[in-house]
Amino acid sequence: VSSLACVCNLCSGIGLALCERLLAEDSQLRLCLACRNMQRAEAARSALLTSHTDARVDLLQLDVGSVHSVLTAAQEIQARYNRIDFLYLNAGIMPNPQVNVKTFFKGLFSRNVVHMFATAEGLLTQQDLPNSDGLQEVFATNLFGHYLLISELEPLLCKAGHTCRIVWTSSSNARRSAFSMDDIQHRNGTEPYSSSKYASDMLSLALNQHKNNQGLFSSVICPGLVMTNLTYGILPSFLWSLIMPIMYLIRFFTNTFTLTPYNGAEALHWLFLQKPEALDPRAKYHSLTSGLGTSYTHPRQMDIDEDMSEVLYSKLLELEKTIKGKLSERNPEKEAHA
Ligand SMILES: NC(=O)C1=CN([C@@H]2O[C@H](COP(=O)(O)OP(=O)(O)OC[C@H]3O[C@@H](n4cnc5c(N)ncnc54)[C@H](OP(=O)(O)O)[C@@H]3O)[C@@H](O)[C@H]2O)C=CC1
Ligand SMILES: CC(C)CCC[C@@H](C)[C@H]1CC[C@H]2C3=C(CC[C@]12C)[C@@]1(C)CCC(=O)[C@@H](C)[C@@H]1CC3
Repeated sequence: VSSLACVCNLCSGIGLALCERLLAEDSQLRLCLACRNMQRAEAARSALLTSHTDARVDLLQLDVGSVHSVLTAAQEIQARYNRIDFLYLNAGIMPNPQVNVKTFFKGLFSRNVVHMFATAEGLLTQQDLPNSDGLQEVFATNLFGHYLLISELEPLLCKAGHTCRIVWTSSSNARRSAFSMDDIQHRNGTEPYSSSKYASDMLSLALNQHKNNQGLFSSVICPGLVMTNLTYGILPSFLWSLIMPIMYLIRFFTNTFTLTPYNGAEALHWLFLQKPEALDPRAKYHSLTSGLGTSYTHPRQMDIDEDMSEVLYSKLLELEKTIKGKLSERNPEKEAHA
Protein backbone atom coordinates (compact mmCIF):
# COMPACT_ATOMS: atom_id res chain seq x y z
CA VAL A 1 0.00 0.00 0.00
CA SER A 2 1.51 3.38 -0.99
CA SER A 3 1.95 6.04 1.71
CA LEU A 4 0.02 9.30 1.82
CA ALA A 5 1.85 12.51 2.72
CA CYS A 6 0.04 15.80 3.25
CA VAL A 7 2.23 18.90 2.93
CA CYS A 8 1.08 22.34 4.09
CA ASN A 9 2.56 25.18 2.05
CA LEU A 10 4.39 23.78 -0.89
CA CYS A 11 3.84 26.36 -3.62
CA SER A 12 7.39 27.58 -3.30
CA GLY A 13 10.62 27.28 -1.34
CA ILE A 14 11.36 24.44 1.05
CA GLY A 15 7.89 22.83 0.72
CA LEU A 16 8.18 22.44 -3.05
CA ALA A 17 11.75 21.09 -2.77
CA LEU A 18 10.51 18.60 -0.18
CA CYS A 19 7.79 17.33 -2.54
CA GLU A 20 10.38 16.88 -5.32
CA ARG A 21 12.63 14.95 -2.98
CA LEU A 22 9.82 12.77 -1.60
CA LEU A 23 8.66 11.79 -5.09
CA ALA A 24 12.26 11.05 -6.14
CA GLU A 25 12.56 8.80 -3.06
CA ASP A 26 9.23 7.01 -3.45
CA SER A 27 7.44 7.27 -6.80
CA GLN A 28 4.43 5.40 -5.33
CA LEU A 29 3.88 8.07 -2.69
CA ARG A 30 0.54 9.87 -2.88
CA LEU A 31 0.88 13.57 -2.15
CA CYS A 32 -1.76 16.02 -1.00
CA LEU A 33 -0.63 19.60 -1.43
CA ALA A 34 -2.44 21.98 0.89
CA CYS A 35 -2.13 25.61 -0.26
CA ARG A 36 -4.10 28.81 0.08
CA ASN A 37 -3.58 29.96 -3.51
CA MET A 38 -4.96 27.35 -5.93
CA GLN A 39 -3.37 28.91 -9.01
CA ARG A 40 0.08 28.60 -7.47
CA ALA A 41 -0.82 25.12 -6.24
CA GLU A 42 -1.71 24.10 -9.82
CA ALA A 43 1.62 25.47 -11.03
CA ALA A 44 3.47 23.51 -8.33
CA ARG A 45 1.54 20.36 -9.24
CA SER A 46 2.42 20.78 -12.93
CA ALA A 47 6.09 21.26 -12.05
CA LEU A 48 6.07 18.07 -9.96
CA LEU A 49 4.29 16.10 -12.69
CA THR A 50 6.85 17.24 -15.27
CA SER A 51 9.61 15.41 -13.44
CA HIS A 52 7.43 12.60 -11.99
CA THR A 53 4.89 11.83 -14.73
CA ASP A 54 3.10 8.98 -12.90
CA ALA A 55 2.92 10.68 -9.52
CA ARG A 56 -0.40 10.99 -7.70
CA VAL A 57 -0.63 14.60 -6.59
CA ASP A 58 -3.86 15.98 -5.10
CA LEU A 59 -4.60 19.61 -4.28
CA LEU A 60 -6.42 21.02 -1.31
CA GLN A 61 -7.34 24.61 -0.49
CA LEU A 62 -6.01 25.56 2.93
CA ASP A 63 -5.22 28.88 4.52
CA VAL A 64 -3.63 27.83 7.82
CA GLY A 65 -4.02 31.37 9.10
CA SER A 66 -7.82 31.13 8.98
CA VAL A 67 -9.80 29.02 11.46
CA HIS A 68 -12.70 28.60 9.04
CA SER A 69 -10.39 27.42 6.27
CA VAL A 70 -8.64 24.90 8.55
CA LEU A 71 -11.96 23.44 9.73
CA THR A 72 -13.24 23.15 6.14
CA ALA A 73 -9.99 21.61 4.88
CA ALA A 74 -9.95 19.09 7.74
CA GLN A 75 -13.47 17.96 6.80
CA GLU A 76 -12.42 17.63 3.16
CA ILE A 77 -9.35 15.56 4.09
CA GLN A 78 -11.48 13.21 6.20
CA ALA A 79 -13.93 12.80 3.33
CA ARG A 80 -11.12 12.04 0.85
CA TYR A 81 -8.68 9.82 2.74
CA ASN A 82 -8.88 7.03 5.25
CA ARG A 83 -5.39 7.57 6.63
CA ILE A 84 -2.42 9.97 6.59
CA ASP A 85 1.11 8.64 7.02
CA PHE A 86 3.04 11.93 7.02
CA LEU A 87 1.82 15.42 7.81
CA TYR A 88 4.37 18.18 7.05
CA LEU A 89 3.56 21.44 8.82
CA ASN A 90 5.69 23.79 6.77
CA ALA A 91 3.71 27.04 6.41
CA GLY A 92 5.43 29.98 8.05
CA ILE A 93 5.40 33.76 7.73
CA MET A 94 7.63 36.59 8.91
CA PRO A 95 5.75 39.85 8.18
CA ASN A 96 7.51 43.23 8.04
CA PRO A 97 10.97 42.02 9.08
CA GLN A 98 13.47 44.63 10.28
CA VAL A 99 17.20 43.93 10.58
CA ASN A 100 18.99 45.66 13.43
CA VAL A 101 22.01 46.82 11.42
CA LYS A 102 23.84 48.18 14.51
CA THR A 103 23.57 44.82 16.30
CA PHE A 104 24.66 43.07 13.10
CA PHE A 105 27.92 45.06 12.80
CA LYS A 106 28.57 44.77 16.55
CA GLY A 107 28.03 40.99 16.30
CA LEU A 108 30.28 40.76 13.27
CA PHE A 109 33.30 41.66 15.41
CA SER A 110 32.29 39.63 18.47
CA ARG A 111 33.03 36.05 19.53
CA ASN A 112 29.34 35.21 18.87
CA VAL A 113 29.53 35.87 15.16
CA VAL A 114 28.90 32.25 14.10
CA HIS A 115 25.97 31.97 16.53
CA MET A 116 24.57 35.24 15.18
CA PHE A 117 24.64 33.96 11.58
CA ALA A 118 23.10 30.64 12.62
CA THR A 119 20.24 31.97 14.72
CA ALA A 120 19.90 35.71 13.92
CA GLU A 121 19.51 36.16 17.70
CA GLY A 122 18.78 39.80 18.48
CA LEU A 123 19.02 40.73 14.77
CA LEU A 124 15.45 40.51 13.58
CA THR A 125 12.18 42.03 14.70
CA GLN A 126 8.77 41.88 13.03
CA GLN A 127 5.52 43.83 13.17
CA ASP A 128 2.47 41.64 13.59
CA LEU A 129 -1.27 42.40 13.56
CA PRO A 130 -4.46 40.58 14.56
CA ASN A 131 -6.26 38.71 11.75
CA SER A 132 -10.02 38.43 11.14
CA ASP A 133 -10.30 35.67 13.79
CA GLY A 134 -8.81 38.10 16.32
CA LEU A 135 -5.59 36.05 16.54
CA GLN A 136 -2.11 37.47 15.96
CA GLU A 137 -1.27 36.58 12.35
CA VAL A 138 2.14 35.00 12.96
CA PHE A 139 0.83 32.89 15.85
CA ALA A 140 -2.24 31.89 13.79
CA THR A 141 -0.21 30.87 10.72
CA ASN A 142 2.94 29.42 12.22
CA LEU A 143 1.36 27.61 15.15
CA PHE A 144 -2.37 27.70 15.89
CA GLY A 145 -3.63 26.78 12.39
CA HIS A 146 -1.38 23.73 12.39
CA TYR A 147 -2.40 22.82 15.93
CA LEU A 148 -6.09 23.05 14.95
CA LEU A 149 -5.51 20.92 11.87
CA ILE A 150 -3.91 18.17 13.97
CA SER A 151 -6.72 18.39 16.49
CA GLU A 152 -9.42 18.15 13.78
CA LEU A 153 -7.64 15.29 11.99
CA GLU A 154 -7.07 13.28 15.15
CA PRO A 155 -9.40 10.40 14.14
CA LEU A 156 -7.37 10.01 10.93
CA LEU A 157 -3.94 10.51 12.48
CA CYS A 158 -4.44 8.30 15.54
CA LYS A 159 -5.89 5.14 14.05
CA ALA A 160 -5.45 1.79 15.81
CA GLY A 161 -2.57 -0.21 14.35
CA HIS A 162 -1.33 2.73 12.26
CA THR A 163 1.65 5.06 12.71
CA CYS A 164 1.46 8.69 11.63
CA ARG A 165 4.34 11.15 11.47
CA ILE A 166 4.05 14.90 11.95
CA VAL A 167 7.01 17.08 10.99
CA TRP A 168 7.21 20.78 11.89
CA THR A 169 9.45 23.17 9.98
CA SER A 170 10.78 25.12 12.94
CA SER A 171 13.85 27.35 13.03
CA SER A 172 17.10 27.91 14.91
CA ASN A 173 15.63 31.39 15.44
CA ALA A 174 13.24 29.79 18.01
CA ARG A 175 14.23 31.19 21.41
CA ARG A 176 12.89 30.64 24.92
CA SER A 177 13.37 34.29 25.90
CA ALA A 178 11.20 35.44 22.97
CA PHE A 179 8.27 33.36 24.26
CA SER A 180 6.02 34.21 27.19
CA MET A 181 3.42 31.84 28.62
CA ASP A 182 1.35 34.89 29.63
CA ASP A 183 1.33 36.09 26.03
CA ILE A 184 1.47 32.97 23.84
CA GLN A 185 0.35 34.97 20.79
CA HIS A 186 3.18 37.48 21.31
CA ARG A 187 0.83 40.48 21.21
CA ASN A 188 3.24 42.61 23.21
CA GLY A 189 6.64 41.81 21.72
CA THR A 190 8.64 42.41 18.57
CA GLU A 191 9.77 38.81 17.87
CA PRO A 192 6.56 36.95 16.98
CA TYR A 193 8.42 34.66 14.55
CA SER A 194 10.92 33.48 17.16
CA SER A 195 8.12 33.07 19.72
CA SER A 196 5.91 31.04 17.35
CA LYS A 197 8.79 28.71 16.40
CA TYR A 198 9.68 28.16 20.06
CA ALA A 199 6.01 27.34 20.70
CA SER A 200 6.03 24.79 17.87
CA ASP A 201 9.08 23.09 19.43
CA MET A 202 7.20 22.79 22.73
CA LEU A 203 3.98 21.66 21.08
CA SER A 204 5.84 18.89 19.28
CA LEU A 205 7.16 17.60 22.63
CA ALA A 206 3.67 17.77 24.18
CA LEU A 207 2.17 15.90 21.22
CA ASN A 208 4.72 13.14 21.70
CA GLN A 209 3.87 12.92 25.42
CA HIS A 210 0.13 12.67 24.72
CA LYS A 211 -0.09 10.78 21.45
CA ASN A 212 2.87 8.39 21.02
CA ASN A 213 0.76 5.64 22.61
CA GLN A 214 -1.84 6.24 19.86
CA GLY A 215 0.74 5.90 17.08
CA LEU A 216 1.33 9.61 16.44
CA PHE A 217 4.96 10.82 16.41
CA SER A 218 6.01 14.45 16.05
CA SER A 219 9.44 15.89 15.12
CA VAL A 220 10.87 19.35 14.43
CA ILE A 221 13.48 20.43 11.94
CA CYS A 222 15.41 23.58 11.06
CA PRO A 223 16.16 23.99 7.35
CA GLY A 224 19.02 26.45 8.00
CA LEU A 225 19.19 29.78 6.18
CA VAL A 226 17.54 29.19 2.80
CA MET A 227 17.01 31.73 0.04
CA THR A 228 13.21 31.72 -0.40
CA ASN A 229 10.45 34.34 -0.60
CA LEU A 230 10.60 34.49 3.19
CA THR A 231 14.28 35.51 3.29
CA TYR A 232 14.01 37.71 0.17
CA GLY A 233 11.48 39.73 2.17
CA ILE A 234 14.13 40.64 4.74
CA LEU A 235 16.50 42.73 2.60
CA PRO A 236 16.08 44.47 -0.79
CA SER A 237 16.91 42.03 -3.63
CA PHE A 238 19.87 44.08 -4.89
CA LEU A 239 21.48 43.74 -1.45
CA TRP A 240 20.94 39.97 -1.45
CA SER A 241 22.53 39.78 -4.93
CA LEU A 242 25.49 41.81 -3.64
CA ILE A 243 26.07 39.69 -0.54
CA MET A 244 25.31 36.31 -2.15
CA PRO A 245 28.99 35.42 -2.83
CA ILE A 246 29.73 36.32 0.82
CA MET A 247 26.95 33.96 1.93
CA TYR A 248 28.64 31.07 0.12
CA LEU A 249 31.93 32.05 1.82
CA ILE A 250 30.25 32.17 5.26
CA ARG A 251 29.23 28.53 4.67
CA PHE A 252 32.86 27.55 5.34
CA PHE A 253 32.42 28.89 8.90
CA THR A 254 28.80 27.91 9.64
CA ASN A 255 27.16 24.83 8.12
CA THR A 256 23.71 26.39 8.76
CA PHE A 257 23.80 28.37 5.48
CA THR A 258 22.08 25.68 3.42
CA LEU A 259 21.00 28.41 0.96
CA THR A 260 19.08 26.29 -1.60
CA PRO A 261 15.58 24.91 -0.92
CA TYR A 262 16.90 21.44 -1.93
CA ASN A 263 19.56 21.57 0.82
CA GLY A 264 17.07 23.12 3.25
CA ALA A 265 14.72 20.14 2.76
CA GLU A 266 17.52 17.71 3.75
CA ALA A 267 16.30 17.07 7.33
CA LEU A 268 12.67 16.73 6.14
CA HIS A 269 13.77 14.12 3.63
CA TRP A 270 16.01 12.36 6.18
CA LEU A 271 13.13 12.11 8.67
CA PHE A 272 10.94 10.53 5.98
CA LEU A 273 13.40 7.60 5.95
CA GLN A 274 13.69 7.11 9.73
CA LYS A 275 11.75 4.84 12.07
CA PRO A 276 9.73 7.19 14.35
CA GLU A 277 10.48 5.17 17.50
CA ALA A 278 14.21 5.80 16.95
CA LEU A 279 13.84 9.60 16.97
CA ASP A 280 14.50 11.85 19.95
CA PRO A 281 11.40 13.97 20.83
CA ARG A 282 13.67 16.61 22.44
CA ALA A 283 15.92 16.98 19.41
CA LYS A 284 15.64 19.45 16.57
CA TYR A 285 16.90 17.93 13.33
CA HIS A 286 18.99 20.48 11.43
CA SER A 287 19.61 20.55 7.69
CA LEU A 288 23.29 21.46 7.36
CA THR A 289 25.55 22.04 4.37
CA SER A 290 29.34 22.01 4.39
CA GLY A 291 31.51 24.67 2.73
CA LEU A 292 31.88 22.38 -0.27
CA GLY A 293 28.14 21.91 -0.60
CA THR A 294 27.56 18.49 0.99
CA SER A 295 24.23 18.27 2.83
CA TYR A 296 23.52 16.23 5.94
CA THR A 297 21.21 16.10 8.96
CA HIS A 298 22.32 16.58 12.54
CA PRO A 299 20.20 16.50 15.74
CA ARG A 300 20.64 19.14 18.46
CA GLN A 301 18.92 19.17 21.86
CA MET A 302 16.21 21.84 22.19
CA ASP A 303 16.01 24.26 25.11
CA ILE A 304 12.51 23.09 26.15
CA ASP A 305 10.96 21.48 29.20
CA GLU A 306 8.04 19.14 29.70
CA ASP A 307 6.16 21.29 32.23
CA MET A 308 6.14 24.36 29.99
CA SER A 309 5.11 22.25 26.99
CA GLU A 310 2.25 20.83 29.01
CA VAL A 311 1.02 24.31 30.01
CA LEU A 312 1.19 25.50 26.39
CA TYR A 313 -0.73 22.43 25.25
CA SER A 314 -3.54 23.11 27.72
CA LYS A 315 -3.61 26.82 26.74
CA LEU A 316 -4.01 25.82 23.09
CA LEU A 317 -6.83 23.43 24.00
CA GLU A 318 -8.55 26.26 25.87
CA LEU A 319 -8.08 28.69 22.96
CA GLU A 320 -9.46 26.09 20.55
CA LYS A 321 -12.62 25.79 22.67
CA THR A 322 -13.02 29.57 22.88
CA ILE A 323 -12.54 30.06 19.14
CA LYS A 324 -14.95 27.26 18.23
CA GLY A 325 -17.46 28.66 20.73
CA LYS A 326 -17.26 32.07 19.08
CA LEU A 327 -17.69 30.51 15.63
CA SER A 328 -20.80 28.61 16.63
CA GLU A 329 -22.26 31.78 18.18
CA ARG A 330 -21.73 33.48 14.81
CA ASN A 331 -23.07 30.55 12.72
CA PRO A 332 -25.46 28.56 14.95
CA GLU A 333 -27.19 26.92 11.95
CA LYS A 334 -23.99 25.72 10.32
CA GLU A 335 -22.87 24.22 13.64
CA ALA A 336 -26.17 22.38 14.05
CA HIS A 337 -25.68 20.71 10.67
CA ALA A 338 -21.97 19.91 11.19
N1 LIG B 1 13.88 30.32 4.46
C1 LIG B 1 14.55 30.15 5.60
O1 LIG B 1 15.73 30.55 5.73
C2 LIG B 1 13.89 29.45 6.72
C3 LIG B 1 12.58 29.04 6.69
N2 LIG B 1 12.04 28.40 7.77
C4 LIG B 1 10.66 27.93 7.73
O2 LIG B 1 10.45 27.14 6.58
C5 LIG B 1 9.07 27.14 6.25
C6 LIG B 1 8.91 27.34 4.76
O3 LIG B 1 9.39 28.61 4.45
P1 LIG B 1 10.04 29.00 3.06
O4 LIG B 1 10.05 27.88 2.12
O5 LIG B 1 11.28 29.70 3.41
O6 LIG B 1 8.89 29.98 2.67
P2 LIG B 1 8.41 30.67 1.28
O7 LIG B 1 8.29 32.10 1.61
O8 LIG B 1 9.12 30.22 0.08
O9 LIG B 1 7.01 30.05 1.12
C7 LIG B 1 5.99 30.56 1.84
C8 LIG B 1 4.79 29.76 1.42
O10 LIG B 1 3.91 29.75 2.54
C9 LIG B 1 2.63 29.90 2.05
N3 LIG B 1 1.78 30.47 3.07
C10 LIG B 1 1.97 31.64 3.74
N4 LIG B 1 0.94 31.85 4.56
C11 LIG B 1 0.08 30.82 4.39
C12 LIG B 1 -1.18 30.50 4.91
N5 LIG B 1 -1.80 31.28 5.80
N6 LIG B 1 -1.79 29.35 4.50
C13 LIG B 1 -1.20 28.56 3.59
N7 LIG B 1 -0.02 28.82 3.03
C14 LIG B 1 0.62 29.94 3.43
C15 LIG B 1 2.80 30.82 0.85
O11 LIG B 1 1.72 30.65 0.02
P3 LIG B 1 1.31 31.75 -1.07
O12 LIG B 1 2.02 31.29 -2.30
O13 LIG B 1 -0.16 31.62 -1.14
O14 LIG B 1 1.79 33.08 -0.56
C16 LIG B 1 4.10 30.34 0.23
O15 LIG B 1 3.87 29.35 -0.72
C17 LIG B 1 8.44 28.23 7.11
O16 LIG B 1 7.80 27.62 8.20
C18 LIG B 1 9.63 29.03 7.61
O17 LIG B 1 9.38 29.65 8.83
C19 LIG B 1 12.77 28.13 8.88
C20 LIG B 1 14.07 28.52 8.96
C21 LIG B 1 14.73 29.21 7.90
C1 LIG C 1 24.62 43.58 5.29
C2 LIG C 1 23.40 43.14 5.99
C3 LIG C 1 22.97 44.03 7.09
C4 LIG C 1 23.54 41.68 6.35
C5 LIG C 1 22.37 41.13 7.09
C6 LIG C 1 22.37 39.64 7.18
C7 LIG C 1 21.05 39.15 7.77
C8 LIG C 1 19.92 39.68 6.92
C9 LIG C 1 21.03 37.62 7.88
C10 LIG C 1 22.14 37.13 8.83
C11 LIG C 1 21.61 35.85 9.51
C12 LIG C 1 20.33 35.57 8.74
C13 LIG C 1 19.32 34.59 9.29
C14 LIG C 1 17.97 34.71 8.95
C15 LIG C 1 17.52 35.88 8.13
C16 LIG C 1 18.62 36.71 7.49
C17 LIG C 1 19.77 36.94 8.44
C18 LIG C 1 19.25 37.69 9.66
C19 LIG C 1 16.91 33.78 9.49
C20 LIG C 1 16.31 34.48 10.68
C21 LIG C 1 15.79 33.52 8.48
C22 LIG C 1 14.70 32.67 9.02
C23 LIG C 1 15.10 31.64 10.02
O1 LIG C 1 14.20 30.91 10.44
C24 LIG C 1 16.48 31.55 10.57
C25 LIG C 1 16.96 30.12 10.72
C26 LIG C 1 17.50 32.41 9.86
C27 LIG C 1 18.77 32.59 10.71
C28 LIG C 1 19.84 33.40 10.03
